[in-house]
Amino acid sequence: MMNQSVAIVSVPFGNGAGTSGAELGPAHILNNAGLPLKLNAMNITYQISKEIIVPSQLPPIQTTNAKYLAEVLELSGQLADRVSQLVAQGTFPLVLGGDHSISIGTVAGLAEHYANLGVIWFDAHSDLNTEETSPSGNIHGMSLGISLGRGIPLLTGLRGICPKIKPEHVAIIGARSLDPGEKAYIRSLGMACYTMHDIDRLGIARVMDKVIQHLRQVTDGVHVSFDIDSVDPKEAPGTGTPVKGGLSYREAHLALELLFQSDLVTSAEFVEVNPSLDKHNKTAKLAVELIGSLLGEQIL
Ligand SMILES: NC(=[NH2+])NCCC[C@H](N)C(=O)O
Ligand SMILES: [Mn+2]
Ligand SMILES: [Mn+2]
Repeated sequence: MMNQSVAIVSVPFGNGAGTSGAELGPAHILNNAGLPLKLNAMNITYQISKEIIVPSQLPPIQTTNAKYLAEVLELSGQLADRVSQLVAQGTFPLVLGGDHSISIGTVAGLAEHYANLGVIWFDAHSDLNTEETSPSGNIHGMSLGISLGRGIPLLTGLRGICPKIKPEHVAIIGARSLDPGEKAYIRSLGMACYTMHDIDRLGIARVMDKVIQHLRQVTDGVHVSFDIDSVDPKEAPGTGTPVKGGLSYREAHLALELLFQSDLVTSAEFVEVNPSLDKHNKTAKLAVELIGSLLGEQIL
């Protein structure tokens, strides 16, 4: 992983979330919280890829319960193109959101290169809703489901690959707020979902060991999709849908340190940092530190 150059892609998109502000995330992570300084200090080679142009005021697409579908669809296509190009160039895509709906585009681009892509989904939520089960109509609560081929056909069919990922190649970590339709879906597929209950019981190290051991056997690439709301709101207050009882500061770091050591990870995205809700940039700074751990920063 670290013999690769990192390509940072800013995706200033917040329409997939119910609260605005996530669109300010990339600028804060890069400019205010100092991601380039961190990477320089770590001697990591990187390039800042051109920012994704966010669509606005497109003619609406008729839906039953999916807000900003036209915008999400357009953005996902653009982001998929970019991520696919970056993988083709041999770089490590590091996507900065933006709300979690951007994962639809990231994974679509990755799916062109990995037939058996693993996805590690750090999140307080599972983002497995459909229009039928979503309590909000916000597409950021549907993005993992869409990559699994569940939900809005315009999105699940992006790039002509559906599903993009298989349920047995997914691990959700940190869940503590699941809607009834999401719970039923997870149970019906037997999908790996390490809730906060599991993390409390087993410890994050054992959880990560299990996930790593499994994905090593069955995947040809692993994407880390890190929703900052997986971390406890005490550490990550600047996010639109905070849920108490989350990962501690050290649990989050340890999880990512172990992923670095595993040498399995081939791409990552950090999403749902909302600077409008943040306190002194705490959440954006946390994102920068966590990126450091995923890319190999060590205490000693
Ligand atoms: N990526 C997120 N933060 N998602 C929050 C989803 C919240 C809720 N489950 C919903 O569907 O609206
Ligand atoms: Mn999420
Ligand atoms: Mn979430």
